[in-house]
Amino acid sequence: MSLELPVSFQTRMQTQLGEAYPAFAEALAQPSPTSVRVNQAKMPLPTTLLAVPWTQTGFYLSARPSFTLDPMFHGGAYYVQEASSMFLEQALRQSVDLSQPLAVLDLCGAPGGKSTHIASLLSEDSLLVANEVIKPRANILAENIQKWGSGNVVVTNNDPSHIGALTGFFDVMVVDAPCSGEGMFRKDPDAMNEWSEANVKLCSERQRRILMDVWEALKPGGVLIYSTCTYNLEENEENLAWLARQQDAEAITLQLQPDWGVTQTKLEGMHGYRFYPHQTQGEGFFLAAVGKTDGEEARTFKKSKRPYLVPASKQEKALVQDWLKEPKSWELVKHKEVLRALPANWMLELEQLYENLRVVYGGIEVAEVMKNNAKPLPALALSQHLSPDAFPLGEVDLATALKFLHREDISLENSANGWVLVSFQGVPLGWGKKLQNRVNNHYPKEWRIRMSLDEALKPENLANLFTLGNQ
Ligand SMILES: C[S@@+](CC[C@H](N)C(=O)[O-])C[C@H]1O[C@@H](n2cnc3c(N)ncnc32)[C@H](O)[C@@H]1O
Repeated sequence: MSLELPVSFQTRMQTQLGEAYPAFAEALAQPSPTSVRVNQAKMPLPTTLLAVPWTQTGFYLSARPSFTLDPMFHGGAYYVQEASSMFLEQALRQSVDLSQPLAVLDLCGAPGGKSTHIASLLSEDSLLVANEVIKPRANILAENIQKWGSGNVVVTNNDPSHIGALTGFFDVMVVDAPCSGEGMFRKDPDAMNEWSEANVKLCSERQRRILMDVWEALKPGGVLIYSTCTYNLEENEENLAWLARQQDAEAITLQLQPDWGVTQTKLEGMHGYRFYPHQTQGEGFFLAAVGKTDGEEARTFKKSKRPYLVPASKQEKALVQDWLKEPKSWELVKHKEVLRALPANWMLELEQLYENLRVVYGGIEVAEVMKNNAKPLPALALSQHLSPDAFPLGEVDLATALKFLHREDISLENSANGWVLVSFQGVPLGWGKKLQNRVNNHYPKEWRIRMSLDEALKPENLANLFTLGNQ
């Protein structure tokens, strides 16, 4: 497959890459590699797959399977993510002390590749705010966060300017900016149709505005990680040089292994790291880490007189007290009928976030409480913090797991009446409620597999379906 690259894009890349241009153009004619990042809280690392070298949990697949037909995917046991983007791990490991409790913002979060990665790298006593400005995309981000199952994440739906008002709030900010997408041409040829010189300029200006909007929210001494999936200088190095001229920002250097094939760049003292498809197995990507050397400190947060977050009553807490692994790490709050567990060590900050931002999802939605009765919610089934002793596990085979995810009725032979955690290869998928000889399917309608399963469930096809658990 050879791509019809826009002529002025070709000219730009020839100037940028010189002699290496033919190799670059040749790489763009090759298929895009497929890679996944494993959620170690839910499954062990595969033993037979080639590892993505700049992360501890990324793996290449030799072909692109149907992920929709792998229950492990729906259970949040892994995320399908382009390999170059996983370099974020190096930037975080090398520029911040991840063993400390950190407040981290992922500003442009949807659909959640970087947010779920960050969530896995942070300590349990850290807090991640995963934001997305476009509402439907923020909902997808919230779904992926729930499936990943970390409890210390809040999903917000705000414009960067709203977030900038949280002066000095964050230790780390990740800005994976909306860009002209040149690095995605091979994976998503539609990105090419939208490409123009004018769009590059527009993207670059928007990125500068975004950086300015949120800069105040970074603590002095904090780290900003900026990334794009595009090649041009205007959206990458030139934006960082511009930032350093406007603000107290200094370059952070990352150590690279020579065999990674990453290209280091420098402009006006700022460092950048580039991924080209002829040098790395992945799509085009750019990343830079920047330290904030001066600025306003955070306000100290005081308890509001009329808190936004309302603690659950003693009786309500008692209903769910054994459901989480470490109940003392969580503060149970109630909004309408929903009991939510929020990380107890961040309650003052969370109060600020809930008051000032549009929070789409936060912590762990544990249960819906009605008339002294608690119904466990989908996010609890998928949470890494669900106590393994709280509910019986209803382990099912591949065909039954797919039917369950399709929201069909299933049967569970050996379980007692009541709530059952339907699981596949030990990975919980959702709730069933067993009543005599039938099981009510409580898998959320919005998350269900929508495609017909008729073909997939034929025995000859079923045997060949991909599941990461078998790799
Ligand atoms: C490159 S994508 C983010 C991908 C995501 N970080 C991941 O790893 O899955 C950029 C995101 O920025 C959002 N966006 C678009 N315009 C924006 C703006 N003006 N300010 C902030 N974010 C914006 C897009 O909706 C999109 O979700």
